[in-house]
Formats: sequence, structure tokens, C-alpha cells
Amino acid sequence: MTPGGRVVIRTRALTRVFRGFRAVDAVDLEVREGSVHALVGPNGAGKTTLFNLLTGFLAPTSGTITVFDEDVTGLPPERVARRGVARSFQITSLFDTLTCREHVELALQGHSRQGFRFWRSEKLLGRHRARVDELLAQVGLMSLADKQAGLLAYGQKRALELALVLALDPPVMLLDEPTAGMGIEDVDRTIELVRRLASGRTVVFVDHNMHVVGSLADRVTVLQQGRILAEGGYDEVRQDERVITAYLGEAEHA
Ligand SMILES: Nc1ncnc2c1ncn2[C@@H]1O[C@H](COP(=O)(O)OP(=O)(O)OP(=O)(O)O)[C@@H](O)[C@H]1O
Repeated sequence: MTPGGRVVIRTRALTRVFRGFRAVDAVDLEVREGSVHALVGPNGAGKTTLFNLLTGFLAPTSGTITVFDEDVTGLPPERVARRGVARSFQITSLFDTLTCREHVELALQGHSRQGFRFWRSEKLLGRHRARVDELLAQVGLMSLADKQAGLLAYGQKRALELALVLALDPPVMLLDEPTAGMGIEDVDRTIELVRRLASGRTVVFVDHNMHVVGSLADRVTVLQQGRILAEGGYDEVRQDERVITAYLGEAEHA
């Protein structure tokens, strides 16, 4: 689908300064409804900082962020999430001794505002069962539903993270390096998975793997030194001289 929809996330002159250093510098970003939008750029370009700003994990030094035309600048993550923007959990937030099923139960309960007062009754746990099964099946973990997260392979843990963000059923899903550290098979499986999950949603993701970006993104924003260097379709930005130079520069310094 070529997204021509309304703007879901808009930033204006978004800036974050760390002790005088402008990690994100006057960024005007527009993410369109229904798009899969990649944020790329060399190391230190400001991708993670921008991602954290968009999800409320960091407050901007200046500039604004709107979600569906509502100002969310400076709101904490849970309030940004309530406006429909949810990010993927990190593996570090998985509990080794809880099973896949229990993780998804927790995410669903948190979302349905029962808070995390979990394990209150069997009845409560059972209530989400059908939805839990559906989510686990969606990410290919149904056969591992009762396995403890600590015993999962790396790619399976990343799939569980996706199930947790899906449990929130967010219209806008932000994925932080969904294929980081994966072998080629897991990468290809994750591409397929994200493609399916993106249907009917807007997805913003950060990834270093250009195969992933080229396979998934219908819009790419290239950052360099906190600023937008180029923006467009994958083929367009890939051939952009400034982008090539930025990446070559990185390779030379590697
Ligand atoms: N909390 C912080 N305090 C000080 N400087 C920071 C902080 N967070 C990020 N920076 C600096 O801001 C710049 C951008 O960092 P950021 O992590 O956003 O880049 P990135 O594009 O995500 O890089 P990478 O691809 O390596 O993850 C870097 O120079 C980094 O050192």
C-alpha cells in the first residue's frame, strides 16, 4: 500500500540536547497513517534518542510532537501509549521464569487497566485466554506457550516482545531494532511477521539492517548528526549521494 493518509505523528523542530550536545536537532518528521516508516542512519545519528522522544521516554529540550493532531510533547510514556503509540518491549524486560503465556496475560491485563495486580484469580487469568492464544499464534509461539521466557532462543524472545506490544493493540507501533542480533533465518521470519502485523497499523522502526529496511519500509528517514539528511522511498534514499557519503564515512571510521 502507498500511504497517502493523514499524518499520525508530526514533530516540529524537535530537539534534544545532552550537556550542550544536540543529539536530535530541529527534526521535522511526518509519519503517515498506514505507512511502515524506517529511521536509519550511521551510529550516533540520533535514532534511539528520536525514538525515545516519540514514545515519551525522553522529554525534548525544545520543539513539539503531535499524535493524531494532539500535542503530546513532554507527556510520560504511559500517556503517549494511551494516545495509541506503543513501543516494543526490550528483552531485558522479560522475566526469565514466566512463560510466554504469562507474559502476554500480564500485557493484556495492564492494558485493560486492571493494572499489574496479577494472579488475583484463576477466573481473571482465564478471561484473556482466547486472546492470548491468538497473539501467541500470530507471532508463531503457540507451541511454546508454556515455556519459560528464559529458556527461549533469541529470535523467540524477540517474537515474544512483538506479542507484548501487539497485546496493546496500538494503532501506531514503534519497533526498536526488531532484528538486532538475529541470524539470517530469524531476520527473514521477523520481516514476514512485521509485515503481517503492520497491516491496518502504522509502524515506525529503527534498524541497521538495510535488507530489513528495503523489505519493509515504504518511507525512510535518514538521520545524521541529529538532523534529517534525506527522506523518501528506499530506492530513492539509497541512491542519494549524501546518504552514500554518510555511510561510507561510517565505514571508514569503523
Ligand atoms: N543520555 C545521554 N547522555 C549524553 N549523550 C547521549 C545520551 N544519549 C545519547 N547521547 C548521544 O547522542 C548521540 C545520538 O545517540 P543515539 O543513541 O540517539 O544514536 P543512534 O543513531 O541511535 O546510534 P546507534 O545506531 O549507535 O544506536 C550520540 O552521540 C550519543 O552519544
